[in-house]
Amino acid sequence: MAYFSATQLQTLSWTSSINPNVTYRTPKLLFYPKPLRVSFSSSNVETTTPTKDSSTTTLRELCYGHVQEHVIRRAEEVGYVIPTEVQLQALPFLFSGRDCVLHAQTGSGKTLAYLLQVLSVVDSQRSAVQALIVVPTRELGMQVTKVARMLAANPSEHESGLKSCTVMALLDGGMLKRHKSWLKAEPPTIVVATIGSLCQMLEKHFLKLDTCQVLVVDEVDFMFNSSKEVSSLKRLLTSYSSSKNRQTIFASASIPQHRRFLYDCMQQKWTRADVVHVHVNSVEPMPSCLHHRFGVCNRTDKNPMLLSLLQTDSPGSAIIFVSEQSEKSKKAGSSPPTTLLVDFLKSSCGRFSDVSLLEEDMNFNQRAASLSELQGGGGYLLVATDIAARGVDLPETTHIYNFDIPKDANITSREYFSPLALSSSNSCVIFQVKEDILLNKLLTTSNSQKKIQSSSVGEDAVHVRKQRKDLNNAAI
Ligand SMILES: Nc1ncnc2c1ncn2[C@@H]1O[C@H](COP(=O)(O)OP(=O)(O)OP(=O)(O)O)[C@@H](O)[C@H]1O
Repeated sequence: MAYFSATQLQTLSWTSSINPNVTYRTPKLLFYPKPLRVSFSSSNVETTTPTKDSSTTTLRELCYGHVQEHVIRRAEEVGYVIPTEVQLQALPFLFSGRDCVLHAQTGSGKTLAYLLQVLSVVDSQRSAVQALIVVPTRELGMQVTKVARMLAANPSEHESGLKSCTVMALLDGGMLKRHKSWLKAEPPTIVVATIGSLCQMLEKHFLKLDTCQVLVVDEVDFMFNSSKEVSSLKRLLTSYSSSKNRQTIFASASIPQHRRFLYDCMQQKWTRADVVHVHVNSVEPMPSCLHHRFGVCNRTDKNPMLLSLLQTDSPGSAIIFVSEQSEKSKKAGSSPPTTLLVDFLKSSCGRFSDVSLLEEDMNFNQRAASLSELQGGGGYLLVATDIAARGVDLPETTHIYNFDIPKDANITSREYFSPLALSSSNSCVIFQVKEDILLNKLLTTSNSQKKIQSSSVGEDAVHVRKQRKDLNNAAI
């Protein structure tokens, strides 16, 4: 078995200082016509000048005249008094009925922003699905449902005789039979759904979207980048309902090539043409320094390389991102890459015998068990697929190992050079297999805009080192 020394592994490494006040944009690779009236960032928001200093605007003032009093009161009771930056910027557009792309960091309050708009639009006395919120994972769906139910609950329901609005969680891994009866008997006001379960219901006509006024797609960048979800999502946006008849809200922490995305939104009619891009800078405490490394090796050497890195780094808490199992590999009856890696780590070294696993095919109880282990205060080594880790906050994470790079050509610097949702992480390693040519794409999309020729990837690391000076200057 080949082992690598730390210096051999760090063929290309640099450190980026992160300034929380700076928006890190992906560079333009192609020219896309600028969409009309889009792209607001917190530094150059146009026209929404509040009548008083925005720092003293309360959520109540923002919501006044749009959101029912009991919802505002409930929000205040749980501590939502002052709007976050994204809420402050987005709510006036949302309340005006405009389609919006909410582009702000994880934890910035996007969920509350779109839920307030949903609750301002729906009529709880009508027995019809009026809002649909699509999420990539069951966990995120459960979190959103919980907040929606909490805000929607009307304590004076009995006295007033008015119904509270109902929220159905239509999530993968649930018992769809129960949902079918519910939908038939009395449709809920709001549905929070994962795309798989949702499409099943739509195809079998248990659910119809002709009364749906608001469609929210959370973690939209991920949904569009997931080969499994993308075709269903496109069908949902254009066939099952029409952007003309609904308000469409997309939310995401990162939208690589957002100008291209906005262009597609209009061209493909996923949104109306006057869609607003609300882009708010990072607000979460970020590590002052993030150390990036590339490890370039042959495909067969990846496992030993990872092991060697883990031994050298001795990470406090680490996540190793591995690709999902391909359909071809599933059909061949092979084990998923996640399981193979966990088995390798467990058998290779006593220190890493306690490895946790998070992948989308796990059932609900397995995932819940895995997560409760992790959320008990750090000291974990987690092997996860990207989709399974979505919506899960693990702030103790100190190291991220991008063991597999997705084959998707749309990968960008944002996803792989930044600490994702892991605000306290301080090291990020990207594995590059010599046979692949993705290193070139990754580096081209970094702010250095210095191309490394794809031929250099397969060559000696010395060739890569020649480019290092340029990369050291790259602002990530
Ligand atoms: N106005 C507010 N005042 C106080 N707390 C808030 C406010 N808005 C949201 N929060 C809280 O901040 C946390 C993060 O909010 P939320 O989950 O909405 O962020 P997000 O941007 O949707 O994140 P993600 O990208 O992970 O979905 C939650 O605990 C939420 O309760």
